[in-house]
Amino acid sequence: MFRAQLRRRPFVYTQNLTRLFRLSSTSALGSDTPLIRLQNATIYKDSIDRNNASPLFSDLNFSLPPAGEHWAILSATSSTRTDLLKVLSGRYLCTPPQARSYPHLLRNNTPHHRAIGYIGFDAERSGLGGTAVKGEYLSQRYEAHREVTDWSLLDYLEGNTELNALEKPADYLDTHLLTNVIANLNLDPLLHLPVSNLSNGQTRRARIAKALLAKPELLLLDGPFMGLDPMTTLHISSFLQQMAEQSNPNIVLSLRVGDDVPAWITHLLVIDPDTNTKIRYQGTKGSVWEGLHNVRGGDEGFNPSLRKSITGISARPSRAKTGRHLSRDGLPHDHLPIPLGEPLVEMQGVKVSYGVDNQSSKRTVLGNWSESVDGTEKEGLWWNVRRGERWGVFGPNGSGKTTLLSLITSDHPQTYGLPIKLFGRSRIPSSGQLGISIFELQSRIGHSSPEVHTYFPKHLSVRRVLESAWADTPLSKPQLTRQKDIRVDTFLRWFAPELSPTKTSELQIIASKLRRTGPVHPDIKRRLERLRTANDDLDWADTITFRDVPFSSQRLLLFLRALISEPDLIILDEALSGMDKAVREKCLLFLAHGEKLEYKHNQKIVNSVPMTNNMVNFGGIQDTQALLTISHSTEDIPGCIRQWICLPEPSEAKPARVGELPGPLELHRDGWEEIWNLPNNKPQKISRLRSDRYAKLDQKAREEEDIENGSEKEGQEEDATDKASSSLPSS
Ligand SMILES: Nc1ncnc2c1ncn2[C@@H]1O[C@H](COP(=O)(O)OP(=O)(O)OP(=O)(O)O)[C@@H](O)[C@H]1O
Repeated sequence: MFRAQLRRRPFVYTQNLTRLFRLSSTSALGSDTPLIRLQNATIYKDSIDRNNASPLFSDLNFSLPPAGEHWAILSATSSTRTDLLKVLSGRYLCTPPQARSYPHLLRNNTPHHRAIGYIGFDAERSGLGGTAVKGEYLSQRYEAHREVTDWSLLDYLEGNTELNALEKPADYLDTHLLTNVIANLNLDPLLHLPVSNLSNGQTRRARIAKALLAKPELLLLDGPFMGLDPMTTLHISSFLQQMAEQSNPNIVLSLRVGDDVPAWITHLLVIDPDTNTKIRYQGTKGSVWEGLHNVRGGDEGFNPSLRKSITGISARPSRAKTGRHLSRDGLPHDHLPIPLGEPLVEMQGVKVSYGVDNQSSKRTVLGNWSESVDGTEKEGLWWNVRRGERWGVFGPNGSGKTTLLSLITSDHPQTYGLPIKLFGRSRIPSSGQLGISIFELQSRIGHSSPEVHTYFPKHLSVRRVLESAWADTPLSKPQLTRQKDIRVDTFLRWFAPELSPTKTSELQIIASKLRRTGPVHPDIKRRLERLRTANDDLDWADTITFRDVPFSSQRLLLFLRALISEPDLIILDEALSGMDKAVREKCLLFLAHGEKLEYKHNQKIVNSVPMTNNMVNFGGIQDTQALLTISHSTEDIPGCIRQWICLPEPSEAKPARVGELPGPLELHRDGWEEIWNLPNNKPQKISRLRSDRYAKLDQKAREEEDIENGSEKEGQEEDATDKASSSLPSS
């Protein structure tokens, strides 16, 4: 039956333009009036681009019928996905103009900007469009004080967000639909909260609800599941499925390559990772899978990740000659314990409540439980973080993870009054002991989060962003030394391909020369030594500002800023979300090993040029540091995470659960089910997002591949990974 379906709908490898055109002109599945039609379209960002720059997309051919097909767009870079969705919504310049048309809307006389809704989630937690006031500074979110413009969620959904009393909410509000979306997106308990207080996941649900209330014909959702917990993802996916199946509205999703494609998605459009301007595959999910199966491997991990998107089965971890599996950040299957030092964070009965003056509106969002501490039942959260520990902080959306971290960074006003010690001291002075100052805290904590991103001054140069790790505030003068300057240069060089417009630095030039000349070359060491005194290859870092670089690179800069000063405590709160896959993987490898290891072209991990020349300036996270990470995506979780804490829903009144992983989560898959306390059959339910059919087919294909490749494969796996793994740290 699967094959019959494949025959009905031909697989398209879009380099074959003739076949592509045939598909796009017939793919309306019986409908001669597609919702969107792109025929040999070339897209420029604006009219200036047209004269000077290369196009955003060229030779685009795509046709979306008004019903019956549910599409997901996948690409390696987030900006490409966003751009393509914007092209579908009518943005950017299309040449020739008639190459982009909306025949179905034209027939119904609906302007496309009204009929097509777009929601992007890049600016995570930055509020709900222009209607929400998020505040001027980070801690404002946690304050009890409410401004007149702090609209409630209900106001926001009803469109009641005008200060002018004569302005009325939109009269097209469909109250039946309002009730429906509130119930299905589980927004009931939040309706009277100011929108600025909503958590990341709650904000996402609110934005989807708002977009549905505008009753578009087509809703474009850019990365809708990013930052959602596994159960909420499942819930929202099935709600979107219901809407999409009734074409009320039609839905097109964008996803990262490697994300699970929901089972109800019928068609995929995959952007070519080499050019980022053309479509590589498009067609039914089955036809794309079949095409990938024929290609096999290659593409530096792109195709295996795409296979994972369709099947839900991860690419095999790399295997060293010794038979040891390594995580993608080069860590072995089992870890040797890191010697633990003194507690850096001590929480002894922490409970965060709002509205305490009024019992009826009192809301406890963290620590609403009692737990056994040394055999005695005690109220609130009891939790320590010691030097050497690597914690993953998990829990459903709204369970208080960001609140917990804001108590540590002291962005939360209640930090002062709660039983919390940071680096052995309270925030306020106690008998015989000074309180810890905010400046000391900032110098000892490296913090990256979507909130830090939102409030970070955008006019700082790329270099100043990194240097600000040694300043009291991002805008004050950093305390620099020669050593710190060299560290900044090291970081900039390592990530020049991701940050600089020329995409190169002296280090890349040396590395490529080394590839041509072989590892032992007398010139290499001399050139590497020169890099300690000269940084003329890094001029770009003084002129490009934070604002100038793409979203993924901004996230990267804040991640690097959190590491660069080697603080006692690193906090990565969704720090890698929104990063492109290749950048994210490079960051994870850098966190674990600094500039000791790097990815070779075929994604194998090898010793780096500085490592082979004994000139490593930054060797990754140290045993004396502690790490706290929040993420809902397994792909973003560093392999070094060992300890985990999972917070309950505030309404559950159950204590937080804690546990330990024997090694990288990637190599201990059942760890994820344990963290989320999923009963044995739940993983299958979660895989409703994926498709069991493709999983089975993929399994079979892998077995065939193994038989075909036989011993040849074993030989291929003997690689520099072995050399690298012999130099890996113990965890
Ligand atoms: N000032 C406030 N008044 C009342 N409730 C608040 C306030 N600030 C935050 N909350 C609530 O506290 C809860 C915890 O929010 P928090 O952002 O810590 O959750 P989270 O676990 O990080 O969620 P997510 O995974 O969605 O980011 C949420 O339900 C949020 O609505």
